[in-house]
Amino acid sequence: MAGKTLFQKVWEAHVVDRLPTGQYQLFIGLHLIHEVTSPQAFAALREKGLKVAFPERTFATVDHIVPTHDQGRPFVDPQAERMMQELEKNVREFGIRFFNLESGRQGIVHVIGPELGLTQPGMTIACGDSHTSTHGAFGSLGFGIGTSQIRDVLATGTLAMEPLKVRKIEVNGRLGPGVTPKDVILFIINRLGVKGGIGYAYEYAGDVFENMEMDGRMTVCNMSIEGGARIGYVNPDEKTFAYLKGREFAPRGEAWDRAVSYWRSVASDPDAVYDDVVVFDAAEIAPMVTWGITPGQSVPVDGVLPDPAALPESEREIAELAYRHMGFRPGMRILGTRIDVAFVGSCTNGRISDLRAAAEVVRGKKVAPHVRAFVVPGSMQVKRQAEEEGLHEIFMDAGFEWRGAGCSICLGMNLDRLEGDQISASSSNRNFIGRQGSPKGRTLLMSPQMVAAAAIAGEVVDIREVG
Ligand SMILES: CC(C)[C@H](C(=O)O)[C@@H](O)C(=O)O
Ligand code: SF4
Repeated sequence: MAGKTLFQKVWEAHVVDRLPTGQYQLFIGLHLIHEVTSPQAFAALREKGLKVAFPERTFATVDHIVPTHDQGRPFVDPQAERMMQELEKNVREFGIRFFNLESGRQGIVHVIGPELGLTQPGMTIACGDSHTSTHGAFGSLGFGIGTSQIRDVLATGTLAMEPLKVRKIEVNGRLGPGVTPKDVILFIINRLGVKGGIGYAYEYAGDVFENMEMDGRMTVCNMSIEGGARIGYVNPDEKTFAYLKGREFAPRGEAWDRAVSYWRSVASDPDAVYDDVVVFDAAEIAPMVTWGITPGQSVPVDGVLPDPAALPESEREIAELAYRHMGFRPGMRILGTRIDVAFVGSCTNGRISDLRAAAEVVRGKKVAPHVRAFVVPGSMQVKRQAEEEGLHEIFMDAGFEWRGAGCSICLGMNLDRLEGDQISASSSNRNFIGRQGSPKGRTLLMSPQMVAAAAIAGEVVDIREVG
């Protein structure tokens, strides 16, 4: 009999039943909650007089609306204060553990799950947030779900789901200097398209992902959804186990040993059969920058913007729209594009290794006078760690603002926003029109190192040329 993929093994281990609709009822091992998508789901439970089926498997944090500057209560923004109060009421009433600002463990939901050791290999994880794919870095199935599904998971601990096909994406060889996990995923999305992954789980395999640290694997899995894939994962290995060992919610003692042998067993078999396999050479990948309004519209930093006529038919219209919005022209270089805002943070690149890499670029330099630059740690724990290492001083000496943990200017749901048609260099994952809080705002996605370098130069620069 042919081997199985991790996706098949974990899926099969969690199937409760086949539903009359043809869908499967899947048990969810971990349910993460944030303030934006949960209120209506809790309201539905309340209406029906239901309880949360597995409160011990359910954890909440606040991230999208939380101010990153003045976090005193009540919050300056009355809507943020209302949403916070709603979440506080719901977790209290339904008996859910809440990592609030007083806990010292608050942060972006996809940063705190792994860092607390809640995210573990072989699990099914659900969260009302599209970037739940991040958790796949640990060899789990992380499903982003909508509000009605949140209600279902709260009430039953299960979800009705269609199975996915599995595409193995192999990247072999070694990455060149200055090429980071962010560049790898931007490259993959550029090649396979923002819709290329629809109906698929992406399994990232090959030398590059084997050699990649956990933070980098999270960056890659995080953006699976930007490539249309519902989930993305990397098979668990020694790096995964080393990352989890000793974390607050990770198993201990004998339970740890049992867990590790189970975790090993869920990895894809060498003879697993895939619905599709794509192979790339690491040497092809350069530092990438997006120039448009989808994460797939990117070029190597030393490249030129594409001629829409030369693009596949299906990409032409959105390319035209992107040119109109961005005010760029085909044939133009992205290098040298003047920026107004620089943002290091988000669930894509707001982890400690991202902050270290950005600080390395910034050390001893100054932010260009016309640039507003911020560093927003992905969690309170990341922030504390960075402060212990003195990274905050490097950033502040250079003229960066050093903020509290949250989603911040990744999206415009809090007080951190672009203004007018400002251009940002951003380490986040989406460059949709209006994404960063201003309808005319323009976002260039890139690695945190490249954001740091752009903040200093005041324009897009090639990290490979930065001394
Ligand atoms: C607000 C939330 C539902 C949304 C998501 O699902 O991803 C946000 O996190 C985002 O990144 O756009
Ligand atoms: S950091 Fe950005 S992408 Fe991540 S959860 Fe928050 S808003 Fe969504």
